[in-house]
Amino acid sequence: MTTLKLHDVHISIGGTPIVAGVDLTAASGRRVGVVGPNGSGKSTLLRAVYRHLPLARGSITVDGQDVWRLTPRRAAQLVAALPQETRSDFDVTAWEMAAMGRTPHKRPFAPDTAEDTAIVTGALAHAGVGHLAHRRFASLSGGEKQRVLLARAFAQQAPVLVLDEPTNHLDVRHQFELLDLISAAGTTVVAALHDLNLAATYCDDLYVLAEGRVVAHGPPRDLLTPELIRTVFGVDAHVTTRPGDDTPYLILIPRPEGPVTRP
Ligand SMILES: Nc1ncnc2c1ncn2[C@@H]1O[C@H](COP(=O)(O)OP(=O)(O)OP(=O)(O)O)[C@@H](O)[C@H]1O
Repeated sequence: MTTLKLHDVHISIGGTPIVAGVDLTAASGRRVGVVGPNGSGKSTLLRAVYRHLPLARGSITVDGQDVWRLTPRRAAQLVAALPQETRSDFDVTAWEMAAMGRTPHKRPFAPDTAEDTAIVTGALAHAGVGHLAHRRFASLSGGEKQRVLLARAFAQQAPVLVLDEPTNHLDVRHQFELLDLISAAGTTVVAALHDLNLAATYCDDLYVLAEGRVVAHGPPRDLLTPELIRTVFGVDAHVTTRPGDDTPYLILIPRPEGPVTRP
């Protein structure tokens, strides 16, 4: 089992600090959600975890191994990602896209082994898109693409999974299905999520980002208070529980003063 730790992470883009001093721990097998308003730095933080953006300061470790000091291949054996946007202009099939998940386990240009083929086929089936294996990736719907990319992440067989808005493009049933699949995989997960109710249902711990800093963290039950929602998101909230269990459920209410830019 595998623990992901971010320590004092600072990230700048074009000289502008975007993330400042973030500490975050995703203990073995825990599902950690990163929530916060638009532009608070969620994607930027996650990109550093899967090595798409370098750190200005701090460290990101997987079981004590600094992912930025490993070879890209070794780092990709430890951390798989479902990014928010993926180039879809490559002329590849869904199967070939998912098979890219095997790259860190192979020598450059080595052909797929029977084991690779079985893993990729299994990952596509597991993500519910086995029937799309021969379709051009670029021709798939947003939700179908998302699930093929999840299959790619599964095929990578990394113990840490980073998900940036994984439920984007998905209908309500597939939102639950995708998060159920990820939960069942038992990997250590860090996920940026906009939907606070999905975050409350699927995450063991939440980190709230605002202006590139962690302003609160803890289990959803302790963290998601009306005060926090009002302060961080500028929205009123009534906090209740899901029928049948004690998972917090938020009813979000527009502020009485309405939008600030009303004509
Ligand atoms: N390549 C870039 N160049 C300049 N600024 C950037 C770049 N990428 C991100 N930013 C800025 O960094 C800040 C954080 O962006 P980021 O995408 O990490 O936020 P987020 O919390 O994921 O937002 P959202 O909820 O809208 O997806 C924003 O102000 C954004 O404009």
